[in-house]
Amino acid sequence: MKENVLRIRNLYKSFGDLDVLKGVDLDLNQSENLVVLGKSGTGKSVLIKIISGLITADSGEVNVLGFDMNTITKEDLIFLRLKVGFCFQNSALYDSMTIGENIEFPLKYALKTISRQEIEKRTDRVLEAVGLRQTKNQMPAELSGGQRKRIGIARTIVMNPELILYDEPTAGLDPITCVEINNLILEVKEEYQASSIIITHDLTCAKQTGDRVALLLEGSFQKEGTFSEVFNSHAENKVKQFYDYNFMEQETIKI
Ligand SMILES: Nc1ncnc2c1ncn2[C@@H]1O[C@H](COP(=O)(O)OP(=O)(O)OP(=O)(O)O)[C@@H](O)[C@H]1O
Repeated sequence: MKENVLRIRNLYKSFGDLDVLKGVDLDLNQSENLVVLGKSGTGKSVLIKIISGLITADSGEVNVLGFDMNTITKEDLIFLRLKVGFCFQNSALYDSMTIGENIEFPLKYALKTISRQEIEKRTDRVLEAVGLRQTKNQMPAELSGGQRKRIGIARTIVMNPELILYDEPTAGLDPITCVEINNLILEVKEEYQASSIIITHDLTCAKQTGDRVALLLEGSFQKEGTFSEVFNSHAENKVKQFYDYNFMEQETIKI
């Protein structure tokens, strides 16, 4: 039995005088969707950059899929990155490539000996999974924002990642498309059995996709549990403030 997918203890990260993460503890279990909620500028992106090895912590324990991120070698980091999928907020598609080529790209880049037949099979499978098989020969500019998000997710799951990091998956989308993306995140979890961290300040996304929700406030996790446990009627003042602020923006949410 593998250990936790992710184990973080007493993590600190500052930039000059700015203390961003101040004693973060976090665990992620196998096949779990964990939503990290927090106001803008609280360090959510910094946290996932540390988890994906893009930046290092100042102190504290960060263990990702059994690798200690403080002592990981360059070779192990390359290996780990094949197992950690990152869904960027802006989808980060290559504009000059077709949708099919965009999805093939990480496969060809990371798995140098993969056959053409296997590339086609895996590309078609993920396009099918995100419901966009018909877009394979189209260019990214021809797709809507929601479709580009789906392709971004397809390009991540084509590598069969064990851990998926979603950065603001519903940002900039209309409410109906948001619900479609939330459903896709749930389908990916079901079909690929990956564990995920979903960074968002969209409470609908948190409620719909999260097995567990963790609220990052003032540099550390102040509250975690199911959506209703975190935002129950006895929630502390700062949790309520976060909820009320977002509730004003998104009036449709009921706990
Ligand atoms: N490389 C860096 N150098 C200096 N400051 C940084 C750096 N990266 C992040 N910060 C600062 O750390 C703080 C947290 O940034 P971060 O991007 O993690 O916020 P966030 O919670 O993801 O916000 P948002 O929801 O707006 O994306 C911000 O004040 C930001 O300016």
